[in-house]
Amino acid sequence: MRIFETKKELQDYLETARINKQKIALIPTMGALHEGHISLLNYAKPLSDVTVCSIFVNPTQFNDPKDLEKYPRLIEHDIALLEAAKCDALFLPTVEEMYPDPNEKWHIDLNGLDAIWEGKMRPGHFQGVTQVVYKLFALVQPDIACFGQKDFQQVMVIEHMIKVKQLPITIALCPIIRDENGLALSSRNMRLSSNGKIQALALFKTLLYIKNNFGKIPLLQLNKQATELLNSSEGITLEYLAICETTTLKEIKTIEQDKQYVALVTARVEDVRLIDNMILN
Ligand SMILES: Nc1ncnc2c1ncn2[C@@H]1O[C@H](COP(=O)(O)OP(=O)(O)OP(=O)(O)O)[C@@H](O)[C@H]1O
Ligand SMILES: CC(C)(CO)[C@@H](O)C(=O)[O-]
Ligand code: BAL
Repeated sequence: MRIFETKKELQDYLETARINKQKIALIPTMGALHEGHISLLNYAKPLSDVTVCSIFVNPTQFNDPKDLEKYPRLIEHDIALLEAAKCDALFLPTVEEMYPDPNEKWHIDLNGLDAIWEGKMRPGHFQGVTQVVYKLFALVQPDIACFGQKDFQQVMVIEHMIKVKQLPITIALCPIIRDENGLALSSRNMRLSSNGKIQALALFKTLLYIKNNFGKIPLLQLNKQATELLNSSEGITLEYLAICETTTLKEIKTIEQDKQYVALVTARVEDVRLIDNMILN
């Protein structure tokens, strides 16, 4: 695997691929890699000729400085995982390389998607995500970019940006990889104790409860029961739980036959913020 720390080196490498009409896939990450990240790489491989993974803990998407400071950084481990998974190139820039102008301004109209759920709880988060993803897209110019369903709203936001900026990039929405008990893999899980990991299973169990009862009991009642389930689970501090339509992420009051729905949940366990979701139909 080739490792590049500067944009110039990466661009020189990718130019050859482009001349040879090779398909380029991008997998953007913040590192502390796990099987969820590797599943994105494996998804990309048969669809592309060159796979580029980026690892960059992007400061502009962190509204909470403590979260940024505590974000796990495990670069040697990450390189070993990517080597084993046969990733072609790793882009590993510094903050200065990504943001040469520390006063750079960025704003994109996200049609309200940044004012709800994750956007509401983490002000400025999706502006920071789009800022860095736009830079990565401009640099790598991938044919395909892979994102995990675990960050469902993030994928909606990026698809919106692609439309607004008219970028010729296909977004792959890759399924959530869970551990053997159902806990969605996440870099932040490393900050949980073994007891915290057990407590965190309440998120998955609640999502399953919603899925199993969706359409069977009235929505208001289902939401109330699921909220009670989480609130009565030990160690869980619920931030939000909502049943939404998948394209607008608006909370629903009735179920329509031709629409798709998702349950979104975010909660803290041992002060670690966990996020999960499940498609319901
Ligand atoms: N369990 C998972 N299954 C599938 N994709 C995942 C999973 N976890 C993360 N991803 C995806 O990997 C990409 C990089 O995510 P990121 O590096 O933030 O990892 P993460 O585990 O989500 O970390 P955290 O949630 O703690 O910030 C994103 O597109 C994300 O949705
Ligand atoms: C897409 C991303 C790499 C942008 O920093 C990040 O939000 C993530 O890891 O999901
Ligand atoms: N996986 C989403 C990136 C973040 O939590 O900032």
